[in-house]
Amino acid sequence: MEPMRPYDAFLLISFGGPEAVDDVIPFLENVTRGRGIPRERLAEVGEHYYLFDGVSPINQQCRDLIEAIRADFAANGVDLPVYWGNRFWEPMLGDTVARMAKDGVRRAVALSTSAYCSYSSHRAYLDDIAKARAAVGPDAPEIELIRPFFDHPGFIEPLVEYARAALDRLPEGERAGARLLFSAHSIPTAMAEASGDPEQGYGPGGAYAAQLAEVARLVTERLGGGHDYELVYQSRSGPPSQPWLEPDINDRLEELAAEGVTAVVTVPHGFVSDHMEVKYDLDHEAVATARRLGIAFERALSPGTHPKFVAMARELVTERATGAERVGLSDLPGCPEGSATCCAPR
Ligand SMILES: CC1=C(CCC(=O)O)c2cc3nc(cc4[nH]c(cc5[nH]c(cc1n2)c(C)c5CCC(=O)O)c(CCC(=O)O)c4C)C(CCC(=O)O)=C3C
Ligand SMILES: [Fe+2]
Repeated sequence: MEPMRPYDAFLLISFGGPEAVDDVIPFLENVTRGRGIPRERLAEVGEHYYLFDGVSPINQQCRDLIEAIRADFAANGVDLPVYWGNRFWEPMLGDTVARMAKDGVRRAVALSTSAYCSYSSHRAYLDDIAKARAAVGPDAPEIELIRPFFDHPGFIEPLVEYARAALDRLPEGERAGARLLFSAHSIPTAMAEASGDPEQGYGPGGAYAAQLAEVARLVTERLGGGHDYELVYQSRSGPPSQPWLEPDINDRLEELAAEGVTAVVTVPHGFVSDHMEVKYDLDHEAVATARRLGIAFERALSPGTHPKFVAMARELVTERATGAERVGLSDLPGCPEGSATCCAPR
């Protein structure tokens, strides 16, 4: 097998999540340190995790993805060891980078489980890589983070397939008129405005909202059937005084019911796996809202370990290693590779 020059390792970077009741509070403290999240919100989110015995699905989803990436690498002659580090829970990124240094890794290529531009979904990953490398010192490997991949066909095509399957799960009479709701993590409007590269001149929601809207359009177009679709947000935190992106999916469901919409398919296109934000905020909370309003509701799967999404990891590594042209289905520029200003707070 040929090594994937110039890299000698692949690193998956994810968010991390608790895997036991006693992990929940320390995890939430890690996530919210210095972020100004009210205590009441923390207690409330803690309850989401306790409902699942303190176990977030995200770590097992990362293990499954890694296993699939290893198999895909092996089947396609990519000879790179695969490492995994999280920003907020074990295995912590800092520990993984230390182990990579011990193993003699010199230059790694990293993929994050986050598809879009914004401080939280892009710049924060770069900052945490820098912190982890600084803590290891001069022996730390170089780590190159792969660009946000929101419009890559390996991300879009699984979304289309799973949205179609969700439509098919609706009662037959509801399918044709179903409204598509594309749901992403809300972020503060100030963070949204600062997302992407300052030179690129996006609207008020910045690159984040523009990319989310574009993916919603790409998926709806490929789905066919002429469905009406819209972008909604979920999982708002922060104090009520701070503006975050809207509308919230639950508020929007109320309005849609009043407008006479009777069926909805929600596509969680802001996420790459069915982790807690999907399992609680959509499958628990939004489902209950829809039921109360008498709206038929189906939630599409997120990409998870779809073979096309798994292959995307390899294709992005090759793209980066060979300097090939960026593959994407939209005309949006995305974050310039290696930009020091992209998604930085202004
Ligand atoms: C853009 C975005 C993504 C998608 C991109 C990506 O994946 O990176 C994402 C993913 C996730 N968010 C997650 C969990 C949490 N996010 C929180 C808080 C926050 N998220 C934010 C944004 C995002 N978050 C923001 C602006 C905050 C406010 C604090 C701050 O300014 O940083 C909090 C604190 C409590 C709360 O207030 O909700 C928790 C527990 C989990 C793990 C789920 C699991 O355990 O399965 C995942 C994958
Ligand atoms: Fe979050």
